[in-house]
Amino acid sequence: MPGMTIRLGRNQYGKAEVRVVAVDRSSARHTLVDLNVSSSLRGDFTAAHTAGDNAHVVATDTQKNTVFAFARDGIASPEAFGLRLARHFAGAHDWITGARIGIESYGWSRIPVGGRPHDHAFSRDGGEVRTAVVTVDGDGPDADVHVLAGLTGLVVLKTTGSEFWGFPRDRYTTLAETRDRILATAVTARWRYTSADLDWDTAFAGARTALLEAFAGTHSLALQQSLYAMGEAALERNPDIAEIRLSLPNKHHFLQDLSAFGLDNPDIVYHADDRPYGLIEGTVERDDVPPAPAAWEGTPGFC
Ligand SMILES: O=c1[nH]c(=O)c2[nH]c(=O)[nH]c2[nH]1
Repeated sequence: MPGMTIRLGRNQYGKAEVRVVAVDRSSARHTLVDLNVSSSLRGDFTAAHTAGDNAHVVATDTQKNTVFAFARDGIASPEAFGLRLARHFAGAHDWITGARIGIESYGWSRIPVGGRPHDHAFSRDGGEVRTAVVTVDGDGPDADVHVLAGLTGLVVLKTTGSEFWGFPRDRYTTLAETRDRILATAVTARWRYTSADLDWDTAFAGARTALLEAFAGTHSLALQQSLYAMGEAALERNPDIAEIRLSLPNKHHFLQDLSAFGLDNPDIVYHADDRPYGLIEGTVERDDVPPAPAAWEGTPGFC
């Protein structure tokens, strides 16, 4: 159309979903802040859009680095952390008129072990789902009845008490051995009862507590070892459980290298990576109970 001009309208840009975890290890009672931080800068970025001129573009990578660098000083609250970041970006250059920092903060509670909140083992608040799969084949007293109980989305984390070393190395191995790392997983578990007449809530609570206490209490040399300890604890605690199947994604937390910014990082600031992840799966079973394939038919299992 004659006289028409096309122009850039409202715009903003930034780094979305920076998963920063900050651990305070200044006492044996560790604390943990777990954030998902998204930054957006507003201002005059017209030349970048219309001419490919990046002179005004504070790289989103720089924004991400700033999040990790600021976390080095500790994170008192999402609001205070957001204000510090937003003020920093908004004042960084005269062409930046404002900054929006969106933060999701994930709550963690200490895992109670023997009724006492653990010093360095946590479970994430919310998101957990209890599951049950019941199968009845036939009718009347001769019916074949199976009850599977379970849970999914039980996210747990230890800030210490986890090592991983002694694995074979070949030309493709770059992973450093570690004697102290964060160990985190989202537990999916299903277990099979040998009885169809139980106090279900008590049985469920007992198995869940066993899983949590074993995760917290096991000094882990591998997530595989934690898996076995968790399954073993569930079976030991409840003789009505014949087998338990566990699927444990290894939710990796990588220590963030801050040296490029002149900062050390003595096990404080981590990047929580969502993928790829190790996936550790296994069954822990008793040898005095026959297998029951019918109980698992049609139920997405792990192995
Ligand atoms: O606990 C672990 N088990 C593994 O099999 C494994 N593999 C890996 O790279 N890291 C880890 N951690």
